[in-house]
Amino acid sequence: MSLPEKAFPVSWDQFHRDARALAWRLAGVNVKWRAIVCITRGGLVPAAVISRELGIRLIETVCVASYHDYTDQGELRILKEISPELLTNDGEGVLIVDDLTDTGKTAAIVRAMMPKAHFAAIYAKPKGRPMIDTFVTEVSQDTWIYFPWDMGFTYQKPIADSTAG
Ligand SMILES: O=P(O)(O)OC[C@H]1O[C@H](OP(=O)(O)OP(=O)(O)O)[C@H](O)[C@@H]1O
Ligand code: HPA
Ligand SMILES: [Mg+2]
Repeated sequence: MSLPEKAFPVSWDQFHRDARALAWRLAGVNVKWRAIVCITRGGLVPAAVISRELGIRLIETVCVASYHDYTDQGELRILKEISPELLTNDGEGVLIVDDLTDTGKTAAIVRAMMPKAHFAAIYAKPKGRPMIDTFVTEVSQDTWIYFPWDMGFTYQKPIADSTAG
């Protein structure tokens, strides 16, 4: 996969606001959450905010690796499974949290482990959107989301320079 055309940079401040907005939406879902399962590593950050806002203290991880080389998605590998007690009743009452869904492949694998769990992500691209129950912002498929934990300050070319010619 080549680098997506558009960039969607997210600051810590914006990420915190969007994670809170997701928590507000989840607060309106009529489920008594028994645990959060966050998809590492990206899901760890929104899970911290959502667990605080919704008072959920049981936090589990499912460790998935796929994008090995920046934007190139390789084969998905499960590095750590979900504890068996959360898999009971097909994961009913469990809240799965990730930072985003892109192709939906990560979400599909984790959903298959807990078909009745509720899946929440902050950002969604069109291909992954059908896999998600609740999200905050949709961006186009040709957009790359830059998260604050991956970023440093660099010079930005003016838009006119990159579109000239
Ligand atoms: O919908 P998909 O195309 O499957 O992509 C979405 C997944 O990709 C990223 O994780 P990544 O595997 O890069 O690992 P990370 O969370 O450790 O950064 C992101 O955090 C999602 O979990
Ligand atoms: N941004 C960061 N990580 C990602 C993305 C993205 O747009 N898609 C899949 N992993
Ligand atoms: Mg991830």
